[in-house]
Amino acid sequence: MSGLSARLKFSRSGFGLDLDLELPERGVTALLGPSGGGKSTLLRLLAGLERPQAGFIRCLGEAWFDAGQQIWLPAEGRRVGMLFQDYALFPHLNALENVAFGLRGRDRLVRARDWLARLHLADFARRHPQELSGGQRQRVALARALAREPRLLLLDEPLSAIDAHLRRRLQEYLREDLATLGIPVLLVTHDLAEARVLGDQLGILADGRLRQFGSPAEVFAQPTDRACAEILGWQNFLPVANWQGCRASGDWGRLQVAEAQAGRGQWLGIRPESIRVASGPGSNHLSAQLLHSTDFGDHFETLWQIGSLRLLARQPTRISHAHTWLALPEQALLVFSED
Ligand SMILES: Nc1ncnc2c1ncn2[C@@H]1O[C@H](COP(=O)(O)OP(=O)(O)OP(=O)(O)O)[C@@H](O)[C@H]1O
Repeated sequence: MSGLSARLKFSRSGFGLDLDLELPERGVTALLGPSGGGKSTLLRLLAGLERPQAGFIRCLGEAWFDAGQQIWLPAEGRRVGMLFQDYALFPHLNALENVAFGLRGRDRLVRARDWLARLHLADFARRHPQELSGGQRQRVALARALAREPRLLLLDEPLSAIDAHLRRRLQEYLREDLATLGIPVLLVTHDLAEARVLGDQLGILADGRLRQFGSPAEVFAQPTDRACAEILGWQNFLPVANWQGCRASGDWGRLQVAEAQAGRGQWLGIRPESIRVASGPGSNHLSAQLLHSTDFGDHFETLWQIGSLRLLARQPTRISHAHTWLALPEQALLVFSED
């Protein structure tokens, strides 16, 4: 059985969303995309807070929406769990009361306590949100979402308000918590590392369209176009003025690309970590001038000028010479079209 299956067409004040989405019955699908691309709109449509003009939504065998059959299940009937960046905990309730809030039945406090225990928060049940760390608050909010036994879990940048150091740890915790769930999970994030750590699948949403979808390894290795590549952290794009077989050229020089890539577009892309400093001229070496170098402790980030082009590179050691050669290996160059 598929977890969530949806076809959605929605438009509002000049913005249109039009996509098909399949989420497996378990596991996390991470969604990346530029600001205004439609990520929050998609979550609101799935949660039943907005109504699509056409299409359908089916979750774990239940029809939530079907324009053809005039089915519309409102938000309160869908059992969608949501976790947002501010966690929206009630400050006047303690952790246990926050989790129990909105639960029905005589055993509501027992179930709430169970969820706190599952998320290793049993000792914090009586604390109010302001007496908890950022990570503990996040887990209370997750416990609250899960206590309602949702059939779909939506996470909207759940860690973006937390500082970078703690975020890495919380990503690991969250990964463990989510791995035990038997429901589809959709995670919206701007953080590439988070998408990689938490996502079993990865989608790119831009202009209301799902531009790319697949395993994180596939999507990161082979962005479909320049816009997707930029979202995935590719920072260097060399404009190609001319193609001759596998050779691309521009005012920056000439580079050889893999045969399968040749002529497929007007941009050569390369990741900063794929560029090496070379000792002299050679095949796929470009003469470059160092503009700036930043020490990050465990690596150096360097900015280079080549013709009218600027390239960002990453090296393990400090570069001491202002003029040098940069090697852009053939296998690290991908060719991109505009879209
Ligand atoms: N309530 C609203 N009324 C009208 N237009 C809206 C409303 N909410 C969002 N939009 C528009 O819909 C489009 C998609 O917005 P959405 O919030 O879904 O993007 P997003 O990908 O979540 O962006 P971000 O990453 O900045 O949160 C944008 O053009 C936005 O201006």
